[in-house]
Amino acid sequence: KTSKVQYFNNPMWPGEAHSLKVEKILFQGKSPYQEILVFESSTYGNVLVLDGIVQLTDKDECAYQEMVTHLPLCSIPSPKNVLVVGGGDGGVLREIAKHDSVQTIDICEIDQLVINVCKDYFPHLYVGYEDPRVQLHVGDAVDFLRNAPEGKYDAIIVDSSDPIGPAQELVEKPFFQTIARALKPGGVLCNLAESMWLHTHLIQDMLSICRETFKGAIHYAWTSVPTYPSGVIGFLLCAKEGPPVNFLTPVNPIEKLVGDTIAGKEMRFYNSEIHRAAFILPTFVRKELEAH
Ligand SMILES: NCCCN[C@H]1CC[C@H](N)CC1
Repeated sequence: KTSKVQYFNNPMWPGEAHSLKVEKILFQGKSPYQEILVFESSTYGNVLVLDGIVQLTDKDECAYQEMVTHLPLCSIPSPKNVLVVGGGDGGVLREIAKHDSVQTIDICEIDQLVINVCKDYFPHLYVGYEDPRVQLHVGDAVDFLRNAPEGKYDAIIVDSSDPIGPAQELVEKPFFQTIARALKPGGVLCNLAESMWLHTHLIQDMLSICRETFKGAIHYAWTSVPTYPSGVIGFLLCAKEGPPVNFLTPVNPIEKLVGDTIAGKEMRFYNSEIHRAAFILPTFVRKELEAH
């Protein structure tokens, strides 16, 4: 019994397909925003698929959730107020909760059905909602940010799906402008920024929008996620304004890193060396991103 998660006809990665062996379909449904599928795979645990695109698997979700969270939160001395755009599965909430300095965690997820499904099939991700600092807002992040108080957040993490479908407007300039307005002067944005192998044009477009919108440091980082197309995913880290945040070395490695846990806060992927390494780019990427 095998089933392909088809990418062939997806304009984000034409001509590619990635197959995962399916043991059992656990949930299949349609929300007002997207098709939702959860299946038990033979080798990657449970898998969440939205509109035919793998969002996360039990086996490799740690790479994405830990990096998208700790790259920004460890780049600033003491993050207090954090916003997650998307992230309905709860994984990023679980990671933010490891930072004792954080006082409030807002999350704005558009699709309640994704939240309900993750509660049933991804308990080790959904655990993120149990933290008392979490405040869930179900709705469109564009509206949420337009109404957010100016200068409220130390960090904003955009943990969205790909910019085709509900997340399309999350890569347009007006959205980045509302993010900049909602950030504190020393605040940082970490945005999903696709694959260096597949999407350098999209990354260049996002980079130029960010260079117009954020006055501080702007860096592209990347990590390995085997079940994402091309096996890597990128992040765009932007500082609202100077003094330039030094994204390259973690200032706040969540207390002392002891072995692979951080003061009892278990990490499966992130550590301060891989934080630095994430910003080191292959030559072709450096050329293509600096050219713009
Ligand atoms: N919180 C789950 C991760 C969602 N991030 C995206 C999933 C789909 C990928 N093509 C890009 C990252």
